[in-house]
Amino acid sequence: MATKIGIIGLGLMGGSLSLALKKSSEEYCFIGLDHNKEHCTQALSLGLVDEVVETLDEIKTCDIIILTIPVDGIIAVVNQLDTLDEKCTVIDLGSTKEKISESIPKNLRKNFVTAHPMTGTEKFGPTAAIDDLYEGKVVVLCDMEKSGAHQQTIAKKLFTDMKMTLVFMGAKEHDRHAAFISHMPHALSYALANSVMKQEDPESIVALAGGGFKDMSRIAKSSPKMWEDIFRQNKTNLIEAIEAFETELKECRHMVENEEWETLNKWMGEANTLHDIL
Ligand SMILES: NC(=O)C1=CN([C@@H]2O[C@H](COP(=O)(O)OP(=O)(O)OC[C@H]3O[C@@H](n4cnc5c(N)ncnc54)[C@H](O)[C@@H]3O)[C@@H](O)[C@H]2O)C=CC1
Ligand SMILES: O=C(O)C(=O)Cc1ccc(O)cc1
Repeated sequence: MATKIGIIGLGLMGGSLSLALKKSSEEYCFIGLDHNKEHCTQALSLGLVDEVVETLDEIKTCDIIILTIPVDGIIAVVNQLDTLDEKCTVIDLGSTKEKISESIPKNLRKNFVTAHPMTGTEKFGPTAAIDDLYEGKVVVLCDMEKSGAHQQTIAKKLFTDMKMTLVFMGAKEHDRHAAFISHMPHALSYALANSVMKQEDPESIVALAGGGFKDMSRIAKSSPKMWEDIFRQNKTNLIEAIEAFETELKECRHMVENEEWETLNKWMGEANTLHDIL
């Protein structure tokens, strides 16, 4: 019998997960739930799901439930689940992990696996879904000792079938790392975009944009709703990461103002070494 996978949130991450699993040898049936009716229609016509339902109760009959909605929504849904079959596995793919992990009611903790796939794009909604989003990428599985043995096995198999590399970490440590590698860079990209858009004639400036500017500003196109929630949940770590960046930027400014070109050159050389480990 086909494994029933319920996907709550039929956007980039939920839709791409379904497309990835459809390529595996397992037989799956995908049931979707999304509060945006247009997204439900699109998900059906794009073949991301086999059927859509309107209530959590209908999703609760699935073997596996995937939560791919903004991170505050994940916490709200987790608290509406009440009871689950002991064999049911719920996996959230939110970009933050500590607040989500802490919010799971004790009686459901074994049902849950909190995961963060370190892959995505600046696009959103069902039409953004692509079948190779997860392939060859890292997924961080957090606080796994809190998940049931059955749920751990199911989650590991699912992500392995999606051809992902599994990394295990505590949720707290994950959030600090994610602030530096993902959340602060998104804040910078939004800031970069706004700093250009607030100039007198942004269009003439942007007309000259080359690869560097396009690379650095791409993620400024990301969903404000999704990122507002992430910044809220990871506020403390994000502020720390922004402060670290501000210190470096101030140092750069100081060296330029004071024409300390040799020191500046060394500072840039230090930055080059990032690429030895990336
Ligand atoms: N976009 C990215 O690159 C990545 C996103 N994530 C995480 O994955 C999750 C989903 O992100 P995306 O798929 O990019 O977003 P998305 O905006 O493409 O899709 C989210 C979908 O959820 C629906 N939705 C929102 N709240 C809902 C609710 N309460 N009930 C039912 N449906 C609801 C929306 O209508 C939309 O269709 C977020 O938690 C995000 O932090 C994780 C890794 C990468
Ligand atoms: O588009 C990009 O380059 C990203 O960095 C996408 C992304 C967004 C959110 C995440 O939690 C993980 C990855």
